Amino acid sequence: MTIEFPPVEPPNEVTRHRAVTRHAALTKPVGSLGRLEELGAWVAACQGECPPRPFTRPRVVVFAGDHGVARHGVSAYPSEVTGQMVANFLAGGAAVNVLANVAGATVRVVDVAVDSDTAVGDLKVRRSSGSIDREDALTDEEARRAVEVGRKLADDEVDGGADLLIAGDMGIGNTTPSAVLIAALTGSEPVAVVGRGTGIDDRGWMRKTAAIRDALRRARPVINNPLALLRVAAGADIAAMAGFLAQAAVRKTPVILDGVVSGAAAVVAEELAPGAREWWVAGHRSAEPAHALALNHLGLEPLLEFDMRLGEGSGAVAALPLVVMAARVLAEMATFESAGVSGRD
Ligand SMILES: O=C(O)c1ccc[n+]([C@@H]2O[C@H](COP(=O)([O-])O)[C@@H](O)[C@H]2O)c1
Ligand SMILES: Cc1cc2nc[nH]c2cc1C
Repeated sequence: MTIEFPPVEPPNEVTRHRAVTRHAALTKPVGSLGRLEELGAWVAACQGECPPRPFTRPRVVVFAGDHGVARHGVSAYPSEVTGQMVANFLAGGAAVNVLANVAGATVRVVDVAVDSDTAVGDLKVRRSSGSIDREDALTDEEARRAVEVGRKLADDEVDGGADLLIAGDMGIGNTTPSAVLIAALTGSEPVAVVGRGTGIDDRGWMRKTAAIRDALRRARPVINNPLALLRVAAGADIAAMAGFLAQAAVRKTPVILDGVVSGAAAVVAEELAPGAREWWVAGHRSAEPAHALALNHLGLEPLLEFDMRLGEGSGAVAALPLVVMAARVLAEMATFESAGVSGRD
């Protein structure tokens, strides 16, 4: 019971080296653009081109889905918000729409498991997912289908010209399965991964910790099988996001990761397609404690630490201008030679 991804090829190391060399020739003290230099070299390596091409189609795909566990008091908001927010994304009124407009990205929203009818339900796997503290999130067939939905979305977007991908999420209750997946794959305890999500109070925090504990007990026996882990403890939206992140890497397309939900999908995607993480940068570090554990596990250093905890892809989109700048510095700055500026003594 597995799902096969082709081997992931790493970003081009020779091009990364060329970018490092080029940085030393640009009109600035060596290393003075700090992590922007490293980021630019990563973009060049992903594209296999130095200087890198400017991005033409950065794309956000928001994965929407409900979670049965939300019925058990683990979120500050009711599940109806998920479907209502899908309509808000389509109308352009959500935070990610505004941030994407500013940063030059476009947004697509996909209903993978919303518990109501939406205008974007053509890829829906099921209505909501099972309450993971007491039952599996998905059947085996649904888990496969969800991963395939994400894989196909990545293919469609790359074939449609997307040259940078961001996976956003919308789903009341989804920080609970995210915390469980991260705890399962990092060997962490419930209290280390539980967070306030949308803003639960102390009683909600206790209910959420108990739900994570119960779900983790169900998930631990399957930690060596990523598809089974998605079936038991994720949800169709998170499974689709994992397929999307894995396939982006297979398609050699760079990704900016968002918060704890994309972090959870990413730790599973790395199990599905080892090496995929080299195609991802962490846009930010969310306020959810599990997110830091996920990033640490993946060896990723967040670009921003802004105490954001919205989801939707918002933190990744906030970091997008840095990625764009990193690429354009390599492409557009003058060299010491071209500008007639004296180099180091
Ligand atoms: O991205 C994050 O790190 C993040 C942290 C806290 C909450 N969220 C968003 O809030 C919703 C889940 O929170 P909750 O409390 O319902 O589990 C879901 O729609 C997420 O997009 C997202
Ligand atoms: C209003 C609202 C918007 C969101 N966007 C992502 N998660 C969300 C949760 C709520 C409650």
